Amino acid sequence: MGSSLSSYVDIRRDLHRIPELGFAEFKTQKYLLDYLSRLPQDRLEIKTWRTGVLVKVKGTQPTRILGYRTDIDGLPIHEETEYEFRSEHPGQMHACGHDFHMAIALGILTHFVNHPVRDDLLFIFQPAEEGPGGALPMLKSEEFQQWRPEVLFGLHIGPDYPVGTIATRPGILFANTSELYIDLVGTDGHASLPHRANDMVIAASQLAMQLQTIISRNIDPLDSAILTLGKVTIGTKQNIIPGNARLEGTIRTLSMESMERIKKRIRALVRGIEEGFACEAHIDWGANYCQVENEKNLTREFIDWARRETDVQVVECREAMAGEDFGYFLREIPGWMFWLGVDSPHGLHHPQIDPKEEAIPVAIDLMIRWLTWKANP
Ligand SMILES: CC(=O)N[C@@H](CCC[C@H](N)C(=O)O)C(=O)O
Repeated sequence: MGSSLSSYVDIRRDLHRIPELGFAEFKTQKYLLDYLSRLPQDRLEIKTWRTGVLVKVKGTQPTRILGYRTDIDGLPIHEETEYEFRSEHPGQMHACGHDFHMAIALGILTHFVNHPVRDDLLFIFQPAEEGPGGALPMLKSEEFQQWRPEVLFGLHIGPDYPVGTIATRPGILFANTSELYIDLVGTDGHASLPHRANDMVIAASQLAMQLQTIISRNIDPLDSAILTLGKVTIGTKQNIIPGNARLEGTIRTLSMESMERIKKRIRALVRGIEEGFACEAHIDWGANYCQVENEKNLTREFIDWARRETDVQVVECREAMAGEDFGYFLREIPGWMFWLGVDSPHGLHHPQIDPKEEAIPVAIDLMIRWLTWKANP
């Protein structure tokens, strides 16, 4: 079981069928535990943390622990692929590649159960990356701290890169993020009596436009930042003035200074809307992730090693404005993450994302070779 590389494609498909949202990954956790229970147990130590799993593969003469992390949650997206193995959970989908990430992690782990290296290896199956963020509480947990690794590695599928290519860089790879939820409360009313209502369509529309001035007018153009509103909810019927509106979005920056500045400007603009429209407003910043910052020396070592020792094409890429709570791990433990080329015509979070499964054995082979090299100094 789990011995040939193609079997990890089957595992990816099994996991693709059962996407679950953050901290509700019950079937996923069971699938992982069932898989692990069928491996030879003499080198394995397994712990659960909430809906996640921590697995130590014991080394032959360990002096340290090397870590490898995968995320395990899906997204609230209605899948629009024609896959025979498409999601069995309506409105939920592995549209960010975490099914790939898990299958790859199991492939690497299984190899080392059968071919142990000198050091201990820790495999981290982390819940809730898409939200509300599992990395920070997992990192702080007693379960994790007992097995805290000395270095930590991870990957993320990269739809824009061809199979056989990886992309990374020393320093910042992914942005700081903050979710954004703004509730506006006015007064409902009849469409024919606007003077007796307090219409939140107008207030929310004004606010949406004003928010778009922050990046262009308040942020240094050389310090990239994004404010996206992905969802606005207002009203129930065309002839009812709605007294409630909710704007939902995300902020992305490459510096914490810009993040703080954007939040300050949002507070000010929202205060202005409250004053100008005589409504009440409430801001919730939701989950915040810190930037993914690759440790420079380890990343340079990996890039040089991969170019020297493997056939994989290594691209030194620019920063991405995507977020990843892996950043919390890398803030405390040196390591890196790379984009794994999967060549999909549709990008991350798209209902028709189609990552090429040929990338799975590429990643398993690359990480086996890297960890073998690193764990047998
Ligand atoms: C790689 C990726 O797509 N990550 C997500 C995770 C960020 C979620 C965060 N809570 C937010 O929406 O702000 C992304 O959207 O970049």
